[in-house]
Amino acid sequence: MVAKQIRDEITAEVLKMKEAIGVVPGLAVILVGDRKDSVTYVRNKKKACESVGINSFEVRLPEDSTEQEVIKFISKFNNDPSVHGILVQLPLPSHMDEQNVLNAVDIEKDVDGFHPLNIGRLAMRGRDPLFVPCTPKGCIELLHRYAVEIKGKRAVVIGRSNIVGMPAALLLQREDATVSIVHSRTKNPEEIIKHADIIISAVGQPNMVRGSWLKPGAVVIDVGINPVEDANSPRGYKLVGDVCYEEACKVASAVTPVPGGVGPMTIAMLLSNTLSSAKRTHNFQ
Ligand SMILES: Nc1nc2c(c(=O)[nH]1)N[C@@H](CN(C=O)c1ccc(C(=O)N[C@@H](CCC(=O)O)C(=O)O)cc1)CN2
Ligand SMILES: [Mg+2]
Repeated sequence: MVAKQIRDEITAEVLKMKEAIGVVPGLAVILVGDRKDSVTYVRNKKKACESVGINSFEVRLPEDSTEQEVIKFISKFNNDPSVHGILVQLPLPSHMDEQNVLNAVDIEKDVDGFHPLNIGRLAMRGRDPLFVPCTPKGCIELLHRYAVEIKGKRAVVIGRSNIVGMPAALLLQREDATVSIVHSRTKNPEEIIKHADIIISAVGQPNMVRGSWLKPGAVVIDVGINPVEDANSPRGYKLVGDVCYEEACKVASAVTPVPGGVGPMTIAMLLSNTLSSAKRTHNFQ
């Protein structure tokens, strides 16, 4: 599995850095509230850090915290030399302005790549961001690792969120694909999707993309993580993607599974961004 391969590569590089200059990369994670999914993802991130030798620091704050209370911890980590990456687990409680909080993260520690300057640089030709958001970065890495040609291909991104759809479309364009973004206001999205060589779906609608919508041989990356009721599962629900996996597998040349596809890549890219930050901070190659 690609995510495991990447984690193994990171483990070796973390050890090399520690032995060469005595520095261990550090990731600080701030979790506000107790959404079950966010608690799971933060736990996965902590476990992943431990598995590759990256130090992790976690702050859990109550749901009714103020923006200023969160920003106080961000500032603390901004100034902590043992912390090379900072993330605030999203979504934040609805009383907070997410972007206001995210803007407080030092751009050089913004390992989620959500800072406006990182997104702005991603959008600008001739500029490179310090960090690319983890899920879109993981989607492109999967295409690279499986030698999927992007240049000159027609790509469709389903969804236009700040953390997945929009940066994914920018990344595909930077790799010379011709990109369309379909979203909730797009009429007859299947009329656009049927021409796509590459599809990245991040819309949060379980089993929305049907096999009949797909161009034979298309490559489909399913970012959706949608819980649906399932009496046979111990948790009482199972996770499905945005794409009808069984139908898509009959038409597409490749389809990422949910779970076990993009999710682990998101975590692997977070580890990669944290390692890169530590290397940049300490001028270590
Ligand atoms: N600060 C951030 N918040 C959020 C991000 C993000 O990149 N930065 N992305 C998503 C959630 N996410 C990371 O936080 C994430 C989602 C899913 C997984 C994952 O490993 N999924 C597994 C299944 C996990 C399960 O059993 O429930 C899989 O798909 O195989 C990792 C990270 C929103 N918030
Ligand atoms: Mg600085």
